[in-house]
Amino acid sequence: MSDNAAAPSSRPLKTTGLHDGDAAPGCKKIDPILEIDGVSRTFGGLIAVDVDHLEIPRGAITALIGPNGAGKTTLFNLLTGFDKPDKGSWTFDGKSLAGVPAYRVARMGQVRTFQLTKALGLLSVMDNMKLGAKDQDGENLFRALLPFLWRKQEQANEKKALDILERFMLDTKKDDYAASLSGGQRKLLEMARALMSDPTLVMLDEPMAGVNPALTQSLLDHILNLKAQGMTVLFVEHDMHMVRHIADWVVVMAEGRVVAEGDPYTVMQDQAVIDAYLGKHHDEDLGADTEHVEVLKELLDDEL
Ligand SMILES: Nc1ncnc2c1ncn2[C@@H]1O[C@H](COP(=O)(O)OP(=O)(O)OP(=O)(O)O)[C@@H](O)[C@H]1O
Repeated sequence: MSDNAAAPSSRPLKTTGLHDGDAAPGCKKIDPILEIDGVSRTFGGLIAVDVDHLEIPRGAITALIGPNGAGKTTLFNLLTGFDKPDKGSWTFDGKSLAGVPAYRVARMGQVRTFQLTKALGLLSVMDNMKLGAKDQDGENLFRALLPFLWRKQEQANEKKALDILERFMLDTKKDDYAASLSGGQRKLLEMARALMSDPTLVMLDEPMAGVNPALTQSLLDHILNLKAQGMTVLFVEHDMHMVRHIADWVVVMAEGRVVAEGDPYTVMQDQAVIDAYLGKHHDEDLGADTEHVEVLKELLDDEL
């Protein structure tokens, strides 16, 4: 794995040399952190996810893209223990995760951001951070009977939370209700909370959704920072500009399957990807995700 030192300084350094052989769906990675085999999930008669084989490269930023209903969120839910597949297996850092509940997946170092729900909005920013901590000794009955141990842990968690909030420029908001934050600040809080458990792999679900342009760069920098600190990032995103800008690798899903993989520029030129966004019925113009196709074209023009 090597960083491309020739990349222009205004653009983030992309990590290259991630795969072995052709960049085709299911291709081998030099150092995979996640390996998925034969994972499928149906809802009634609908096949939401049907992934034959997929490897996510370690130490890089991978974007999971695809038109609406492609199965991206369902795959995220399966990988993080929030949902169960009909069949299939997958490993994180060489350890099988099939059947492992969400809280244990997170303790093992694979953490996903979860959206600031109504209930979490009624907690303070600091309390949201503490929810993300790995060692919640207060939950343990034995430790709870020994409050001095619990308090020490609480103080350590609070200090850690403050350090992270400072980096995300949210420290002055620590006592505010999370619901009072702007859309962009909420996204920052979601990411900050994920960092409380010292993750190896951070999974972000649409990090750019609802973020106004003023905070966009800050959010991108934080994601790039995760990689700089040695973490692996896997994110679902519709914003193609962001994907092109920060992703080292892109996995494209359509109708539950992986239809393309590669570096962002190559993937966005792939006919299978354009077809996926246009839907099967080009001429009928049914269900076509034309907005994304326009952005794909725009990005390709930018590059030339
Ligand atoms: N709990 C559920 N019950 C029934 N169908 C579901 C459920 N969850 C997802 N689906 C269906 O599974 C398919 C995949 O949905 P999913 O949300 O994973 O797609 P997605 O790629 O994340 O889409 P989007 O980009 O719009 O969020 C869709 O057809 C969706 O309607």
